[in-house]
Amino acid sequence: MKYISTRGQAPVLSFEEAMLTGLARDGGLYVPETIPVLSHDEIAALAGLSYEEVAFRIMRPFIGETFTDDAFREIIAKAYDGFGHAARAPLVQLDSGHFLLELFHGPTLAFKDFAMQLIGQLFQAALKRSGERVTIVGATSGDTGSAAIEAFRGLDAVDVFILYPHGRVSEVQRRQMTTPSEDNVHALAMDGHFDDCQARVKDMFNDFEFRDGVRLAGVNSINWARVLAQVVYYFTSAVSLGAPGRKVSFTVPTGNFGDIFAGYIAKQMGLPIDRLVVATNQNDILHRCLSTGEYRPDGVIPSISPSMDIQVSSNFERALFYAYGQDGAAVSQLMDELKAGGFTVSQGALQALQELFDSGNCSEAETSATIAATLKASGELLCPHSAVGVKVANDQRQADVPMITLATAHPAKFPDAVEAATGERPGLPARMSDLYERSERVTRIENDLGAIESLIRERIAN
Ligand SMILES: Cc1ncc(COP(=O)(O)O)c(C=O)c1O
Ligand SMILES: N[C@@H](CCOP(=O)(O)O)C(=O)O
Repeated sequence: MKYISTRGQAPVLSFEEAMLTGLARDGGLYVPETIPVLSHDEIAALAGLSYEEVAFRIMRPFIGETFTDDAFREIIAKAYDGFGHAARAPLVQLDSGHFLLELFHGPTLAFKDFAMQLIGQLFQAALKRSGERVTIVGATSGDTGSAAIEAFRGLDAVDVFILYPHGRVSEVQRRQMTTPSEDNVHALAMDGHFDDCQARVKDMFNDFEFRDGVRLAGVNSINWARVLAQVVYYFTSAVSLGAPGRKVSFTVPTGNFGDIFAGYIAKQMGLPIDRLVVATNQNDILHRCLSTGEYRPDGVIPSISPSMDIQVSSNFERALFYAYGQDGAAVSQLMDELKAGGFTVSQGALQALQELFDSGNCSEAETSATIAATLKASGELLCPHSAVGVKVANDQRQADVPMITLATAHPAKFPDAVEAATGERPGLPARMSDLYERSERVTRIENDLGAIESLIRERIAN
């Protein structure tokens, strides 16, 4: 399996190379040259298998010769061993025809653990073999950073630097990033929004002298391996509701478009997904773009679902690549226009996107009301991001097709918003109940590429 860039000008890479490379050298994102398709019988055969075995069967065609089957099975087993639920991604019923896919039973209580725990193991195995050392940089609105620090803390061959927007992540998210004491992990609180953090990460990748000098790698969903690992739970959940014999729809709380793009890949692989619904909070650029074709970031407004406070949605580039018939030059042109303020999707590409994705948005008041109403109706306590999904799913459900909404984080990561909505303050699981007592280690940094690069160079030299 080979990987190509969405902008068409970067070297074609193997799975291992694409995983360790992160952003393509032309600024694009890697995607598989072809998407393998599973037969009806192969999908049917997934019923009743463990999460780990489904993960092996779904991801195996994408990894090429990178690992032997036995080594890959061992990596998957280690990745999901620390999850707090035997099913890994359990499905609970909210009401007739509406199901919640709980993706928050991993070590840091968000869906990011599904991919990050896996790529932690994949990086370790690949780097052990090559004897190389890499510097991982990541941008986070709260969950990617904590999952990355958890997955890579203490590993020999990596240093990890996570940029998060100062004052704009929840206390639990911040503490998950700042309390690990291992020397190889570094939490950097930067001035600005998540989009600024993500822009500086991309700047570092586009500064080739720095990139090659520190052997830069990325663990945001710009990394194809992140998206791949998230394809698996679309299969486990759909099959448990009767796929491939029955169609299902998904609603996905969306920010950087990685999670819903994994759903797109599942559909291309043959999973009978009827509708893929993009659910946004008040930062609804994706909903507006999918409705009108106009993509013009106009500033982030902080919300009670802060992990989705994103206006420059990285993986939308991958969706555009397919909507434009894999035309790298067209995508490159759009990304240049984005730098200058925004772009308009062509009629043909918009039609292609609208055939694949539905969308909706959710206001702050609707988010709170959905948390309260869902608790009352079903006993399920939602985090504000999952509530955005449930609200949009309720707007868009169709009677004859089951709807699965992705519950992307544990409510205890956002206790203030949940308490304000319900009067109930969700507690952390016992294994992290001392999180509020642990001492923190964080570096404040300005939104300045030179300052960030100097700090990274200095830290890895010591
Ligand atoms: C809790 C939570 N829900 C939803 C999202 C959106 O996921 P994505 O960025 O893959 O669209 C994020 C992060 O972006 C998140 O942290
Ligand atoms: N919500 C994310 C934003 C980064 O998304 P990623 O999937 O591209 O890493 C976060 O929690 O950091």
